[in-house]
Amino acid sequence: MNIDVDLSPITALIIDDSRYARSFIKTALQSFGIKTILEAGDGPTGLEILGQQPVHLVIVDHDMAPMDGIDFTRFLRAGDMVACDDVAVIMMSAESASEVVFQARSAGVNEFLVKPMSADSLFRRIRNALVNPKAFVRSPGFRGPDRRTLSRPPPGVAERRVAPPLPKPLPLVMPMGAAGAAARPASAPHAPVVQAPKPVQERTGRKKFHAGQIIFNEGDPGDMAYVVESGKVAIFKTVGGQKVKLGQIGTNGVFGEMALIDNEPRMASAMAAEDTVCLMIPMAALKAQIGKTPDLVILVLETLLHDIRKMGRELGQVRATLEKKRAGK
Ligand SMILES: Nc1ncnc2c1ncn2[C@@H]1O[C@@H]2COP(=O)(O)O[C@H]2[C@H]1O
Repeated sequence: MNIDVDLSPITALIIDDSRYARSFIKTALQSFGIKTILEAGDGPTGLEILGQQPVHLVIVDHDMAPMDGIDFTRFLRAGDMVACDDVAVIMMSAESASEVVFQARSAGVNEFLVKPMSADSLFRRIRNALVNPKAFVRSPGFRGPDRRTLSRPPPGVAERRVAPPLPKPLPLVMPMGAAGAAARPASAPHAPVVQAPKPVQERTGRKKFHAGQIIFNEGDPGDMAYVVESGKVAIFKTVGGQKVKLGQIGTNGVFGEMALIDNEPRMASAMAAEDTVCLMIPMAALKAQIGKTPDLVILVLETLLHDIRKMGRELGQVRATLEKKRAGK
């Protein structure tokens, strides 16, 4: 077995009513490098633990009473346990009947394993759930991995409406020596690449804006920076009641970053010039990166922003005057 991911930062929770099964799984998880392993003898205790501390991986038995693994997963994914709803769930069962697997998937498990299982198959399921996580669905009554598996229409159905694919979440861990190698800290060149889970307020998201829709207004407090994925965004100021365009942001361009860096209000308004999709970077994510930046660089940035704001005001005035002259006012 090739353990090619560093699982040491992961917290795992084993829920099984058999002490022997827990002990076997715990030994296997330890051999995969997982250091923090919690145990529960039943589903309700497992839910209580999940409500109290961050857990990244749950290994739950299907065959338990009074709450079996499927009821446990349904409860977890019902949307009330927001703090831990993105936890990966691997279910083990002595039953391999397709209804059980179907029920487990519908309840929101990430992976299903038939007992008796080998340490190797357990590792492969864990690796898949953490390195290659499924897209995440947040809907009323369900928060969990995307349950859609079929893109073909069911028999007898001519056409099936297929929703667009959901964005995939970032992997919780990356294989050692994978593409993210550059992210390794220089102080520990042989340390595995670890993608620590991001707090909710630091997670990026995507939003679609229709042509003409205002994204934010001049003077608003800044909460997000934006990267244009497709479309165009117009940046404008209002000078003496007149709308004056400062610039236009196209694909891969960034805007709305200034207010986040120097905590000043938005210096201009942003409007989708056509149907536009933006990646949104929350303030906390940007601040987390800025926190690693040397003070001198911050000072230089703040000075630059101060000058850009001043230039923006002056540019706005000049363009407003020019527009008035052109209109013969
Ligand atoms: N001249 C300009 N051209 C294009 N974009 C600009 C210009 N000046 C400022 N911006 C962007 O407009 C944004 C308005 O919100 P912020 O002040 O947060 O950050 C600002 C910059 O990202």
